[in-house]
Amino acid sequence: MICMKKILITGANGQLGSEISFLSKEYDHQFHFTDYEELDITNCEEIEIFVEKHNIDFIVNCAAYTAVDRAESDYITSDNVNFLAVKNLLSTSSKYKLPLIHISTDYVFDGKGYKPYATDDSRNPINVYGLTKKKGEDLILKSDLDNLMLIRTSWVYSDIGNNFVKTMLRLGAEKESIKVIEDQVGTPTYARDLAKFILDSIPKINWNGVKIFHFTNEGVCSWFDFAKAIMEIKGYNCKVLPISTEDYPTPAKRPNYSVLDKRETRSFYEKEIPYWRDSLEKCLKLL
Ligand SMILES: NC(=O)C1=CN([C@@H]2O[C@H](COP(=O)(O)OP(=O)(O)OC[C@H]3O[C@@H](n4cnc5c(N)ncnc54)[C@H](OP(=O)(O)O)[C@@H]3O)[C@@H](O)[C@H]2O)C=CC1
Ligand SMILES: Cc1cn([C@H]2C[C@H](O)[C@@H](COP(=O)(O)OP(=O)(O)O[C@H]3O[C@@H](C)C(=O)[C@@H](O)[C@H]3O)O2)c(=O)[nH]c1=O
Repeated sequence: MICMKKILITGANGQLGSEISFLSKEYDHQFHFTDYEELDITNCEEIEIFVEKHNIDFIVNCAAYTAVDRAESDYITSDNVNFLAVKNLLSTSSKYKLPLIHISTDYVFDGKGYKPYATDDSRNPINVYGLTKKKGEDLILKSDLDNLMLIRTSWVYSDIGNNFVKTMLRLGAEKESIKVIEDQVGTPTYARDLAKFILDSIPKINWNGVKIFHFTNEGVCSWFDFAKAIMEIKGYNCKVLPISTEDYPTPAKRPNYSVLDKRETRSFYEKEIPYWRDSLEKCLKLL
């Protein structure tokens, strides 16, 4: 039986929110897409008013502060959106008994691991973005509410918004060569694949407490491999040169290894998760 829900999507103009919006026509729910302008999730009262007005019965939080380097000098905004706003959403979930899907990141791990991070591995963020996302996670993990789903993902891209793929396309069109880090390894995730996983998960959420899932595309690569694949698929002549982390200083540190273990997700999802390069080809057709 299909159970139509009234679903609030926050941060809906971002990469993930836009892909959920794109796919939403295939799903039999009533969606309310909101972003900062319409619903600022750092304001608890605004959330409650919205939920009451639209009789919301499910929340998917796609809003976040995702500017990793900028966060190093803007702790307050990062903390407000990635931590305090999660407190507001949980308080609203608690008051109106609403299931909540919240998204987190591979950057909660320190990257010193050597095998894919399990959902319950210890977290030790090495940058402000990761720290504030961990604080948001902690609220979810310590909550006594039911029907909470925490999804960690990594290296998200889509044809909209700011992301590594679009940066590479811009540089690839401008430059003869670029240098890209090869000693940071993880897995890219096409936002559309993640959006589908989220939409398919909604009817399955009926559990006590919180469950954590890792969702990325399949496979493993370095940023260098990722950049090389982008240039190859687009047929750009720009040469991609491998460099090490120390040769590309950035305000925020990034984990060296952030592959996420998806065993629980594979058995929960029961659908094949696309291989990263196959999804990259699909996305690049739109760019
Ligand atoms: N992008 C990535 O590589 C990864 C993302 N994630 C996580 O996945 C989730 C989705 O990320 P993604 O779609 O890429 O993020 P985006 O940055 O593309 O989108 C986030 C959206 O949230 C909005 N937003 C910011 N502050 C508020 C606020 N106070 N109230 C309401 N909306 C707000 C942003 O608006 P504005 O742009 O105006 O600030 C933006 O539209 C996030 O939780 C992120 O941490 C996890 C791993 C990797
Ligand atoms: C532009 C560029 C980047 N790089 C490196 C820097 C960095 O280590 C890596 C990726 O750079 P970006 O700044 O695009 O990616 P970054 O903002 O670190 O991406 C992260 O975003 C947040 C939101 C997440 O949650 C993470 O999962 C991850 O996707 O590539 C190069 O080596 N050469 C280049 O020319």
